Amino acid sequence: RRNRSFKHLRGPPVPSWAFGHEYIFTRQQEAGEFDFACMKEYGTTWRIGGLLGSDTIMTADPKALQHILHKSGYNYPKRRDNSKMSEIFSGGPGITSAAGEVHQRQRKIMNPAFSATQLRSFLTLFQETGRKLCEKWEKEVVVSTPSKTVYVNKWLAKATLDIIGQAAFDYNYGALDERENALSKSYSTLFIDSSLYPTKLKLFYRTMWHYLPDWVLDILEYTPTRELKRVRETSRLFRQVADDLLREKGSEVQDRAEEGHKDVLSILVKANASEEPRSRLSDKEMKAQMQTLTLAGHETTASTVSWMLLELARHPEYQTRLREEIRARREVVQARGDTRFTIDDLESMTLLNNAIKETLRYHAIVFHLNRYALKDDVIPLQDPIVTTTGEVIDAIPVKAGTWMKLSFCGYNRLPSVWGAEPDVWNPDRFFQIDPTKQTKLGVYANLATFSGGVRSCIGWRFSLIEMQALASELLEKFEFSLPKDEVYDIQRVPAGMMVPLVRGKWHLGSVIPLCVAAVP
Ligand code: HEM
Repeated sequence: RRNRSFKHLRGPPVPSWAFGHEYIFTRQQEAGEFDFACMKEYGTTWRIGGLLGSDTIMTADPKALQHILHKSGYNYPKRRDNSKMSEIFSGGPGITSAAGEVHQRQRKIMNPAFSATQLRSFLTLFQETGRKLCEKWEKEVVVSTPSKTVYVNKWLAKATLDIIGQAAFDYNYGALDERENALSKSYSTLFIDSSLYPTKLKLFYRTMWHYLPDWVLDILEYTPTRELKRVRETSRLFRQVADDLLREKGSEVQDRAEEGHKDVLSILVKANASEEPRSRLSDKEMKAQMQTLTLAGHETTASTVSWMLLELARHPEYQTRLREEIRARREVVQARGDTRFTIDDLESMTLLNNAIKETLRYHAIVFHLNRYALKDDVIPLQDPIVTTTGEVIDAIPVKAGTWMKLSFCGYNRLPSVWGAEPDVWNPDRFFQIDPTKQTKLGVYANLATFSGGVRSCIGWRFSLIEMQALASELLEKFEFSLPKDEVYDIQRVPAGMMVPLVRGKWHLGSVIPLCVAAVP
């Protein structure tokens, strides 16, 4: 009954009454190919099949996304099956699984750790880690075997894990130092092992969680499937790290918290000790935030920088221009007697920032989000669509309970927003875009990639400065090109997030192989 309000939306034929299109999404050869095909056929909003004959609205429309993410507060929550999975990935009830007022409380506690002033203090750490990675490559890669093929994302994941450990918890994972670390090993294949190509039965079972009460979900969390066991094992490893850390640094952090320090650990410990319910975090919540930040805060950034290096290898002329920009800025820095770029230097490098924006646009790591309507509502559209009866509509009435799939990858490819040839990686498009003429969406450059509104990415600014710092260090010293020994066809597979795999060489794991050579 709840679907009747949008039965007249056009959409692709539903392949299965039981699974709708849910199964197809997980089997895409390239994450987002389904969305791009639907957008060509039906416009920016269309209807797809959900489980058991139900329907889902799928949209990439700027105004619809703005309405759902920004204007509706908590009225379009995450689906319960998704938030339960987030809870399992976080090892407890953290910010990614919390809803409504609980989320609001947790977010308010954590926000000060991500203020612009707090983040500025991490720049040196980002740059030091970038330099350490350069030294590693100089010694172990370039000198021993010039122009060797390197799995750049593996190295960057080590660098970003070290960064989040130190920035958030003053903890050294020693990943770049090759310290044997079960946790970092466990993270490196977590999404592929747990989320790539689920069987129909497992997909059905997990999606049905949306309809089950919390107490049942709390039991089902311990189902002994291979995937859930894999995620629980990573949580167990993280809990050991968190317990050691709190034991070793507990009293020191307590003092720092009392002195009003705003680093993540001090903020969490202070909230844990708070007597006031509105500013308190339970033990479970505190540890879940630590695990969430570690997971959400390293692979995402490492992966985006790696996609950018791949695109620069595919576009050598842009890479050369970008390197010239970095070198020119280095001369300015040296002339004023400094040794490092400041935040303003990094912000002033237009070609660098355009390349980051374009990579976030083109290779959105979180390419879809599932939400559902808590109340009856009317969703406005920027791009009117034609219904099955030939009517042109610019708003869709929805009933409470309706499922929505937000196509971030689709929105990021709209020609009406991003100009001509949106399927081409071209950072220079940002010279032509006037952001004031676009519908305001998301937290950065009107991109959907960090989501938007009350549940937008809390770490977007952290990630941006980290990407600027790492990319400027690496590109100044190294040239990136496509491997010459063999062709690696990189697939963007849907494994919860969008993950790189080499077509026909999945045994290599999630890798982006590039040829890395010292800049002459
Ligand atoms: C390129 C890098 C990144 C991308 C593309 C990205 C993307 C996203 C997206 C799309 C969401 C919304 C997810 C949802 O609603 O289910 C999100 C949430 C989140 N991100 Fe990021 N993220 C990145 C980096 C980071 C970093 C570096 C951190 C931490 C330092 C971080 C921490 C978080 C947290 C804690 C949330 C949950 C926020 C909430 O629910 O209130 N992310 N991110």
